[in-house]
Amino acid sequence: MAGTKLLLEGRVSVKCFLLGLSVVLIPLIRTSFGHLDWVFDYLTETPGKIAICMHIAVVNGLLLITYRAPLYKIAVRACFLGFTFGCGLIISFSETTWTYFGWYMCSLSFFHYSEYLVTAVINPRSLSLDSFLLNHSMEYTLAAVSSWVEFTVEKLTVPGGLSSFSFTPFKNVHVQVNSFPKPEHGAEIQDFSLCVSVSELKQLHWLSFLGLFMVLCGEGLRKAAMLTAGSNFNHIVQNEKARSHVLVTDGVYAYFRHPSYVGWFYWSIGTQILLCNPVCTLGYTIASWRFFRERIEEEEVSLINFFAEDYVEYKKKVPTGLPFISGIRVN
Ligand SMILES: C[S@@+](CC[C@H](N)C(=O)[O-])C[C@H]1O[C@@H](n2cnc3c(N)ncnc32)[C@H](O)[C@@H]1O
Repeated sequence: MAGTKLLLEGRVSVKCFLLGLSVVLIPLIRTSFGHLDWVFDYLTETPGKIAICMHIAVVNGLLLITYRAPLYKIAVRACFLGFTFGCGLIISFSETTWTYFGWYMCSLSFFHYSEYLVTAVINPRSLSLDSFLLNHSMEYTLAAVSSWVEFTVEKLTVPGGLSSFSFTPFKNVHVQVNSFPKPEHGAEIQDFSLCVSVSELKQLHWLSFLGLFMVLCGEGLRKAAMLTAGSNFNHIVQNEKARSHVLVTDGVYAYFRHPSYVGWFYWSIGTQILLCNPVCTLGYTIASWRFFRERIEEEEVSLINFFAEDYVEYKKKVPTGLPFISGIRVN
């Protein structure tokens, strides 16, 4: 039964994710006809918008014809995530200052889709629409929307951010300032010797690369944890022990007691660093740290009930993996 679920629902989700992802073919086809370059304009200009709308209509029509509920509900979500991933790719490879938002769209859609797919592989019995984690919680949705708002507002209203600063003891220094609005040529900085280089707040490349690195490592660690724990992994923390539930202490669980939470923690902060969102970076760090501290304590109460001395011994040897979180106290 569980194997059938993987075969059917997992396969439907893969097909539909790829169907949504096929949006990347439109600019490729147009480019090969010499009409349009692989550029962001593609999404903003009228022919591009029409092509996207037609793609959405055709793909949705196909899904409606092919699937009935409950498979349709899986299909439409997987397709939406594939479509978002595809649009993220188009933006990422375009000549635009929205490149990092494209990276973010790819990170977010890949995370949610792969949660479903990996659950289908490791624990098909627990597979449901919730495995996409799209409706995780009100707070989660609010956090995502806040980051889009912060990115857009700062992008449109705060074009300048301090990127480097140096001090020199000479007077009447002419400096090259890379700022907004850009000065003509070598702006003169009055009578004192302050040399400032300013660049766009949302174009701090090294910071976005750092964010992307965190996203990739966090995603990798989380999926490694899910694959290691196998059927013992469940998106819903279990309060009753299943007969098949065993304590996992190998692989990434030999380094961290809660590797999937460690991965998710750094992934979520990484998404905000990638977007150069200062407010959300701080907000996400505090909110997710508090969330995981509580969650780990609750989970460890159940794990001690399930595995008694074995878990207590494991807990003594292996840290949680999250900074300043030690888990439930055991006397
Ligand atoms: C969302 S998973 C998170 C697992 C783990 N906290 C992590 O971060 O990788 C939650 C489920 O995993 C189970 N679980 C957590 N640690 C486990 C371990 N070391 N061995 C087996 N099951 C574990 C819990 O009982 C719970 O039902």
